[in-house]
Amino acid sequence: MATTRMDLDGRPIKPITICMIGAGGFIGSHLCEKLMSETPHKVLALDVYNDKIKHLLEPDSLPWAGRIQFHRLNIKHDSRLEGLIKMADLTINLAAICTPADYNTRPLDTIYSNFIDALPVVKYCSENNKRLIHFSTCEVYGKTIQSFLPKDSPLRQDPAYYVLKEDTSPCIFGSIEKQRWSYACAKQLIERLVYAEGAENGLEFTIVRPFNWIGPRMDFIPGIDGPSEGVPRVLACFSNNLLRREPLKLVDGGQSQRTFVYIKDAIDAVLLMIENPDRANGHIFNVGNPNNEVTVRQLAEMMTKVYTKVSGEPALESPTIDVSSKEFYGEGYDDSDKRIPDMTIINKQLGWNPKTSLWDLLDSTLTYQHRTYAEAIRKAMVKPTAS
Ligand SMILES: NC(=O)c1ccc[n+]([C@@H]2O[C@H](COP(=O)([O-])OP(=O)(O)OC[C@H]3O[C@@H](n4cnc5c(N)ncnc54)[C@H](O)[C@@H]3O)[C@@H](O)[C@H]2O)c1
Ligand SMILES: O=C(O)[C@H]1O[C@H](OP(=O)(O)OP(=O)(O)OC[C@H]2O[C@@H](n3ccc(=O)[nH]c3=O)[C@H](O)[C@@H]2O)[C@H](O)[C@@H](O)[C@@H]1O
Repeated sequence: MATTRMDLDGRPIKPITICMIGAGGFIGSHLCEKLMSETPHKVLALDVYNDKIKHLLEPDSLPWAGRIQFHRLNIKHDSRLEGLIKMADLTINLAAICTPADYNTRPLDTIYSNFIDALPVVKYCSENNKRLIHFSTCEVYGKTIQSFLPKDSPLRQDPAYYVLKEDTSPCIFGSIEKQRWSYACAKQLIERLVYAEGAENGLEFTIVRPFNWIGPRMDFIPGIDGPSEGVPRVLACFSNNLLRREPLKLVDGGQSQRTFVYIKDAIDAVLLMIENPDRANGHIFNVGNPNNEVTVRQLAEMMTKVYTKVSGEPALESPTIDVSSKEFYGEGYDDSDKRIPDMTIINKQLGWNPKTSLWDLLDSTLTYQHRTYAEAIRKAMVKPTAS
């Protein structure tokens, strides 16, 4: 690195070693890419899989060879974990089960993964005085207060009832039989534990609440690089439908609202947290794009338009189809109605703002999906079934 990197307060940034748990996933792969191409930091990359970071690990001639080291391990049961945390200056924990199709169908695995398996990570960081950046979720907010107001209430227009703020918004989940909330509840408890370790034992921590980060390498395309019956998050579900020329499935009418942020914008925010510990420690940060709000139905319509442009293929006559949540996800599903992040804290502490519009981020992401999967899907679809 020719020029010295400076932090937000004009001080030179010292190269550090980062223990990144879950480095082989969607967010981890983008974060590793950024750290290798733009910083001098070292990464100990821990995961059970490394397919999404293979391009960073091989061949040995890559400019960052020696700065990234992959350790294949499952944090549920691996005695190497504490040693790796001790070797690093900072631990970033991304490991989790985080696809809604699992929350109501595999609630035990979901709770274990998001709470129990994260406990030793927090403990080792606290005991060894190591800084921790823990990945939580915007789902800890659950439903908005607005969703409980009468349909004709003028208060529904007031942002105080729906914009989600780290330090004042309540966490509103459904009943226990709505097992959808197993994930949000486990994430909330691990946030409280991390926060308490900070308060009682001086753990230096930052908690990240991502709001629907999307982009290339998110999840998998069923039957191509993941199980045929698997249900990934919405970007991959809709990409799969578009690639296969099937109607996009709108769960319960596609009325829920989301704000989507481009993964590359969000990664800039994480890098600011990594390199500005004095400004990031002790904080919980919403990371999202309040300007990119759509209903899921609008997302489906926009993805259909963008994909038509990218692939050159006309859209289907009926591009979407309605399905019930029970049919799509099974018993115990429930949904967040609306997710708009308040940006005050991240703005004040780190001066971060998202840049990419929804149209532009879908354009680059669907271009990637088409380039990566269209041929494989075509081959899979013409393959004669074994008799
Ligand atoms: N993508 C988003 O928009 C989003 C939104 C909210 C929260 N998050 C949180 O961010 C984190 C990363 O999300 P992602 O989208 O990259 O998910 P991902 O599923 O792509 O990545 C998670 C990675 O963790 C690994 N992992 C899981 N359990 C492990 C274990 N026991 N040992 C070792 N590795 C393990 C997985 O193999 C996977 O590679 C998660 O904690 C998730 O809850 C993500
Ligand atoms: O990304 C986030 O910020 C968080 O939210 C996600 O939750 P959710 O947004 O509900 O998950 P998606 O699978 O992306 O679904 C978004 C919406 O699309 C709908 N959907 C999904 C898939 C589909 O084919 N059709 C469809 O209408 C869902 O019902 C939901 O209303 C996941 O819980 C986590 O990855 C994460 O913590």
